[in-house]
Amino acid sequence: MSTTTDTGTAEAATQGFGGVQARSEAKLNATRIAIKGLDFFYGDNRALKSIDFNIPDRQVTGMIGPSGCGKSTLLRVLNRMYSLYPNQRATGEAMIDGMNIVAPDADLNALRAKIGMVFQKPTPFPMTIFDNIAFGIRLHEKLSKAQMDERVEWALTRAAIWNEVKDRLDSSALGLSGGQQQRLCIARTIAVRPEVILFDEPTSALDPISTLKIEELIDELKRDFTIVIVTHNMQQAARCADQVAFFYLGELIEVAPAAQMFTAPKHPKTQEYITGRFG
Ligand SMILES: Nc1ncnc2c1ncn2[C@@H]1O[C@H](COP(=O)(O)OP(=O)(O)OP(=O)(O)O)[C@@H](O)[C@H]1O
Repeated sequence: MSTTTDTGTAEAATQGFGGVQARSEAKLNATRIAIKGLDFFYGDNRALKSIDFNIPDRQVTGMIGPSGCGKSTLLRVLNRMYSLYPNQRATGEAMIDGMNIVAPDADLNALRAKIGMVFQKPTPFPMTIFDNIAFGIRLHEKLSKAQMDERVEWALTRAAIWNEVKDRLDSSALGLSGGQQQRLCIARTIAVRPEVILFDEPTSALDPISTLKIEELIDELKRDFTIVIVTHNMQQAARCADQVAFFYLGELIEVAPAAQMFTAPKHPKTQEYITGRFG
């Protein structure tokens, strides 16, 4: 069902602007989430201003920009986390499967099953490895024991951690290393089979080897899931993303296929940010 909107050669690396190596994949798939005229308010503070862009299906969209520009806020909008806070509100559109995510009557249970989130700090529940994965599944589905065993194994395998934990499923998840905990959290997220996974700086608390594993995993997961990742690391955005969106002071300054963003950014602010001249 994927269609392409642009042309380009696949998967080769390009020496880009400011020395950043970007993948030269320039083909963007059909739109999965269409964001239009989206504003977000913390009380009177307008943290997102008239955001318009499309998130392509089963590709990685990287969101970059200096601290406070609104990247995490946009993730919180996309899974309606802000609904827990009375003073926070969004207006405009973020359409997925004909549903406006920010509409007051959006079905939040359906939405959260559709859109999963992985946080900066790994946050395993204080329970066994098995139950960490089974917990969310039990909220959404009634599975037999055999089906549950199969689903847990599937999720842990997809998150590239099955081999490391298959002999200790009944041990506490808190005994895992930080990198393993993050992959467990990814397994927990994909276990309920969402369509979209939001990653908020998923490797900033991890060592370089664990970081690489997560990046490889993201590359693998995009075959089946639409991915949005917030990162402060330009190299990571270049390595992982097919499309990159640059935010500044609550505005979307530029959005483009990664190769274009890192080789020929159009806006001077994007150029300054990518070359490390601010932020
Ligand atoms: N709970 C809150 N209440 C009020 N204002 C907030 C709140 N959270 C964030 N903001 C403001 O919203 C704006 C966007 O913040 P956000 O956390 O989305 O930025 P960010 O780009 O993710 O930053 P960072 O890279 O530092 O995580 C900032 O001006 C911030 O001060």
